[in-house]
Amino acid sequence: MSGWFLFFAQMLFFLLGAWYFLRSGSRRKGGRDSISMEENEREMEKLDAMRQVGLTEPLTEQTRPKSLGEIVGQERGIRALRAALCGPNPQHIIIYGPPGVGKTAAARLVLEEAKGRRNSPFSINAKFVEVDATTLQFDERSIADPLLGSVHDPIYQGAGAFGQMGIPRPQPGAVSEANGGVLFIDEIGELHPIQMNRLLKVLEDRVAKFQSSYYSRENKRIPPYIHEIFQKGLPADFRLIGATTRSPSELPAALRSRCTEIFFDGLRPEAVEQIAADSMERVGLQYEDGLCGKIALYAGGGRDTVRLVQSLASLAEMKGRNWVGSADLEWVAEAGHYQPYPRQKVTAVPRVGVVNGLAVTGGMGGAVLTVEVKMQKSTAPHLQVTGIVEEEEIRSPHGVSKRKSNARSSAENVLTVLEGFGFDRSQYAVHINFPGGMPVDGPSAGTAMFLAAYSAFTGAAVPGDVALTGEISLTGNILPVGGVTEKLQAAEEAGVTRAYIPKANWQGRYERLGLEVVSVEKIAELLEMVFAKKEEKQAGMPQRGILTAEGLQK
Ligand SMILES: Nc1ncnc2c1ncn2[C@@H]1O[C@H](COP(=O)(O)OP(=O)(O)OP(=O)(O)O)[C@@H](O)[C@H]1O
Repeated sequence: MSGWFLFFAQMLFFLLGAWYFLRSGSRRKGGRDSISMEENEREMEKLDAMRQVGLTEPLTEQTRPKSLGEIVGQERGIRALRAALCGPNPQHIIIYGPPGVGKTAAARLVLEEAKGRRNSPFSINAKFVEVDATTLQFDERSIADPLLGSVHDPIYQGAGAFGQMGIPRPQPGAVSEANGGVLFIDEIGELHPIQMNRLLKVLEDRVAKFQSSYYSRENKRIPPYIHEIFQKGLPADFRLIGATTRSPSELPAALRSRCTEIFFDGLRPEAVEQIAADSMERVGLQYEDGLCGKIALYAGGGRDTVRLVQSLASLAEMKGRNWVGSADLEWVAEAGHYQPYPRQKVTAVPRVGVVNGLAVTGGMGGAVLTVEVKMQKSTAPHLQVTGIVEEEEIRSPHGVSKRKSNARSSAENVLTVLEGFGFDRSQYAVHINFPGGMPVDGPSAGTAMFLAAYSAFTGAAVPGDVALTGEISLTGNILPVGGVTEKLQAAEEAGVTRAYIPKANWQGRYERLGLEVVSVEKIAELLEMVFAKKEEKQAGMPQRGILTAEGLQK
């Protein structure tokens, strides 16, 4: 009895389903199609009307560099980009650098240059496809993937023809759109790890592959072109240019090993001044003498500069004139809460217990980091470390991670090494301070902390225009650290005349910098160099003793 009941119930459901399917089909064939044509026309009219309306081109567009010569202060990076992209075998590239310094503009223009070359594989129609990893949609099931492409399965296609016929439709992503050209991924370091791995596979295969449980080779209703896409993939033969404000160590090794790495510098005040002058000229704005130099006080990158000039141009427009002066800049800076951009400067004055260290800050820039050490004989010996950011929060679209500073344990190491130079920590209260609240990565500040501690202990003053970076081992060796190029650039900008770096970090190109770069391997060697230099400078002054591992030497 219950078997019959089940049979009738199933039949009833089947008939109801068939009725609904036929009814929706006939609706589409009949009136529904004609309504959608009218709807289509109405929507097209609306779209056309929207296209007729447009505001003036923003200044950021008007001032976008039109040739490589218009990109200021990045000659080194542009030369490297040309070498990597303009030959017969263009490379995949990662461009590192702070935000708004011309990475995207340069990449776009270098492709244009490559296209014009006889031996370049880029045709004149090669595309520059730009995506931003921070806004790329991603879901693990690949239902929608604008980067790599996705498959619209019938279940998601509703009542469309492909949906009804049960045909899965591959949707090309940016990797296929860029076929034959350049795929530029801004903030490539923010890509989801799964997306990154899939991208690496596409780079290797040079095709984007698609999968769907709805696909069958035997399905005759699937058109041949879709069969071909599922079986052979969609061409995705492009050169990747990834740009990032992160440091190399934060990017996956698998990506880095496939790419040529190029570094764009932070912009110097002279470059910012030049960008401000060029932007003023392009928008036809006259300006008071010296105004561009003042703009450089408030802007650190090209984009900031252009934004400031845009505000000045709007203000002049409002006031019915075509020139701007200092008062206008002050008004814009106040209204926009612009703060003077911190530009560090060192002086040559020797100091006891104070040393310039070198650090890498967020956004790939370097910075001069002051280390101060005070020592006092005490019956309650202790070590106090202040001014460090104990824990740094690193946010990315995939979550928040925390990086703990190990400056305190590095300070312990420093005192242990200093003991080899006659220091008895059971008799001293030691205070190490890092003014400025910069995140301090302890190990690379090791040599700077050591020199400041040594100076505080012996009373030997350290020249104010030297700076140093390096980790120290308990045996007094100076070990390599990261970000040396950025650190040296910051040192040069701050007026440092001599920088000590670990021997293992030495590169020949440091000889061409505007400061003397000295490589050192051992702490004792460093002490000799720092204090001998001082004595050279103070010729005729009574010589100071230098403490060595063996004792005090005259
Ligand atoms: N070095 C420069 N020389 C001239 N103009 C520049 C320079 N850097 C930036 N600009 C101006 O700023 C705009 C934005 O620069 P661009 O997008 O190339 O920077 P970016 O380094 O790619 O920044 P982000 O990392 O934030 O994407 C440019 O269109 C240009 O107007």
